[in-house]
Amino acid sequence: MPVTDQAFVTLCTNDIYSQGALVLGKSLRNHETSRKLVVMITSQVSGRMRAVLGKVFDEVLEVDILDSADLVRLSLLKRPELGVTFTKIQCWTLTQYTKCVYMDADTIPLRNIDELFDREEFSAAPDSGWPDCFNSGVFVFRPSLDTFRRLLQYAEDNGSFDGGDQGLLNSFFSNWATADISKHLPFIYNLSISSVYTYIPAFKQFGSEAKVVHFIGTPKPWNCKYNPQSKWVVEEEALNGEQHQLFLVHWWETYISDILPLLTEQEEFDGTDKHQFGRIELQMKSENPSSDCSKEAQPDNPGHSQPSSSSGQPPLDDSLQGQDLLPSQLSPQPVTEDSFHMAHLSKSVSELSIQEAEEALKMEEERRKWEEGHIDYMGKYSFDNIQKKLDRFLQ
Ligand SMILES: O=c1ccn([C@@H]2O[C@H](COP(=O)(O)OP(=O)(O)O[C@H]3O[C@H](CO)[C@@H](O)[C@H](O)[C@H]3O)[C@@H](O)[C@H]2O)c(=O)[nH]1
Ligand SMILES: [Mn+2]
Repeated sequence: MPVTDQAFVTLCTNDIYSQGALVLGKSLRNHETSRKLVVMITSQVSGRMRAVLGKVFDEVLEVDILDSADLVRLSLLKRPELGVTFTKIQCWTLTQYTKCVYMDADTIPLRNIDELFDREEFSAAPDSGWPDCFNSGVFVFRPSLDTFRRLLQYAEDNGSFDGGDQGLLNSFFSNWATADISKHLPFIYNLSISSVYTYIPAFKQFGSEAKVVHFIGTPKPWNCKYNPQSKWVVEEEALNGEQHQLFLVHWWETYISDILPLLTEQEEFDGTDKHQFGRIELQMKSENPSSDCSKEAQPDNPGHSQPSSSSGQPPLDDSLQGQDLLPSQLSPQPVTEDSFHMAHLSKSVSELSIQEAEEALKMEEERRKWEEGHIDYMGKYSFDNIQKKLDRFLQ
């Protein structure tokens, strides 16, 4: 029986974290939750991503960004970007629901977890770094404007000891560690990925009971490159153990089978919107600069390995370079839609990252436009742009 006054709630402030929210939401659905699914977003989330989120979540709600702006404490965490997690506390404003379970966008349920709604506010699992603190990636709460106001006031008066929401919430619900054991969620409801290799025997003993995996810290699954043929996350092996790999692979398999088709479908529906793509790429470059799990990403070399065609310049098919280019000659070879889609995937599957998947979608749309004769002679394929491309090539 669907329960309409209770909901799982998550948060994404940009299109990157939205990828995680989509995998989370779809996984909750795959495990047949009977509760509503709500995602809080902020103004930075693109229109296209909002539409895709709307296919998975019952409610896509825009909220204001709340930022602790506490760079000093956040730098102790080595996560300067986490000030925006203050936005999370707006989940208390969702008073259309009587009880909710908040889950970070970097969590993934491995089975049905509706039993969490039997718990009371404020229930959470211990943080693996300091078990007398709870981790704020999964918690049970009761929406209340009064609690929200008190939290805001508390934040204003005291700040947060870690600069993020977790420090704030731990100070606010300060008797969590001692008052009521029923409010301690078992660790299997928020299995921090780092504990897999900090306490391997415990993981071997209890890991199979895991219900929610939390990709806490960096890198996040979406910053990793995935090889769907070998079912392995590229370059991750040396860093972490096989179990970590299995969870990452599970995340990626869900992303490929359940989320990529939704993104493609939306892309087809929208038609090409270069500005949206540009924005996604820009965000990928500027946000979470240190979280790429590829070894090339050094602190002084921020950003993610970008596909070569995302340089911001008009990409032209490599095979066309060196030829006399006329718009009429740029038309691609005829291919069926299916074979083209597969060709894209098989080209990118060897090392599929979200950036590359996005790029594949972009190229597919471009190609379709060419096939349909909708060629952007005034913009991308204007004489000037082609001339510039030729000049660069001939330099
Ligand atoms: O730019 C951002 C950053 C975070 N989030 C959301 O906020 C959550 C928390 O950020 P995350 O990167 O997942 O933080 P963690 O690595 O999990 O670090 C810990 O510290 C954070 C700050 O206190 C807490 O929010 C987390 O629950 C806690 O696990 C994410 O999952 C998203 O839902 C965004 O939407 N955009
Ligand atoms: Mn998290």
